[in-house]
Amino acid sequence: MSLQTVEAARAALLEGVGPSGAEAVGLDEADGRWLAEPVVATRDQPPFDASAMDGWAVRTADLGEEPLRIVGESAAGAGFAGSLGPGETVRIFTGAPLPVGADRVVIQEEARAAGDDLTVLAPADAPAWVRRRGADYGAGQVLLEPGARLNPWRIALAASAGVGSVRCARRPRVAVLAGGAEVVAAGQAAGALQIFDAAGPGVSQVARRAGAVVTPLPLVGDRLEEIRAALETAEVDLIVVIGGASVGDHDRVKPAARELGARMRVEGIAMRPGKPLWAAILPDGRRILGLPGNPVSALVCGELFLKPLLAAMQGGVALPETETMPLAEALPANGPREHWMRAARVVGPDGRGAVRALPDQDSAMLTVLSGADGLIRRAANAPQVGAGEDVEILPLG
Ligand SMILES: Nc1nc2c(c(=O)[nH]1)N[C@H]1C(S)=C(S)[C@@H](COP(=O)(O)OP(=O)(O)OC[C@H]3O[C@@H](n4cnc5c(N)ncnc54)[C@H](O)[C@@H]3O)O[C@H]1N2
Ligand code: MOO
Repeated sequence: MSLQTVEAARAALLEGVGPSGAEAVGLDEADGRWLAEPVVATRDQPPFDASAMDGWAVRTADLGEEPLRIVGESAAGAGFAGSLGPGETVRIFTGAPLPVGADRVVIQEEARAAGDDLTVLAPADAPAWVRRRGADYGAGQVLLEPGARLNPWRIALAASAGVGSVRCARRPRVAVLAGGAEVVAAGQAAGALQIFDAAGPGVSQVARRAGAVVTPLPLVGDRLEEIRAALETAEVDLIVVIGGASVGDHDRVKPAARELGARMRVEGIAMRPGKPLWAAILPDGRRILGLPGNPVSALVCGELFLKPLLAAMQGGVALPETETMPLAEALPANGPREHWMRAARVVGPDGRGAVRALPDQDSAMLTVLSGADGLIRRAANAPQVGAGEDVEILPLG
């Protein structure tokens, strides 16, 4: 089996993947969703020239001609009915419309009112304290493009434009299929030679966070017919299979997929952990992503492959983005597989942030993964790296 590089495998996995359908989503439910259609402003924001401060609306031409005559008030949501004539001023509050005729606001700390008279104390170079109509955006402007992922600040932007619901890509339906003769569900009784399904619940959660509607399927054993039936009947867009992918006599998942006519896109990658990763497409268009059974391998592959795939299925892009950090402790040269090492952030000797690879990199050790803040990326055949030298780290969480 020749192993693909991580990049080549990801490219093969994502080839031709796109969203299938869109739906209206209320803003309260839209966090993390990918837009299918643009959000367009139907009016200017602000919709009128507005005061940025509490104070007095004045005409620049009148400054130096005090006292000004106080002729009324402009409050937010109400405004001032008339227009401001020469020598006049209007009491104004933050967010209130600037009266016709006024062109600036003097903040109340820089003015003195006595009866109907106002004396301006503001320096000549004081700001105008006016937010011009359309300063944030104008009517017809595209505020958010298709493919943008909604977050709290983008939701606030859509709401500012009066948009109550947005068109988002449909959530992919994902079935998670774990199993093996030795695997039982957490919460059930386990025999002495059995282990609990850890990868299934972890991977399901990765998929949910990436926007999928997840159906965990009942655990399957090692029998080919059983696995084949589970693959055949899952009414989803993507089946994520955990385990049974390697070279052992009981690894029957790929043969079952092949019997159903699956076309293999990825079959083995030069990555540690994650070597047995595979991906295929069934004749009816459903996709299969096969993750290694070792739970740390499955979850690391979840970060590097499942998340980008689910983003692409929603019209978005979410490639793993590494940061650069100095190493706290030296690392030896790497072998021929790209290595994603479980790592923790620490305070370096100079008091700044650094990162250290955790001592046990066994892909069955969930205590290590759960204590990791990130994954250090070591390229295939990378030479040794000394303490203080920079490495790439993918933050987790
Ligand atoms: N001779 C070789 N043996 C193995 C190779 C190899 O290249 N040659 N590759 C190793 C690597 S790397 C990995 S990773 C594993 C993955 O194999 P599979 O994907 O076939 O996974 P299984 O054999 O089914 O299980 C591996 C391991 O993980 C446990 N497991 C399985 N499912 C779960 C689950 N849902 N939750 C928790 N733990 C699970 C299972 O009991 C095994 O201990 O193969 C190596 N072998
Ligand atoms: O790739 Mo395996 O995932 O090294 O343990």
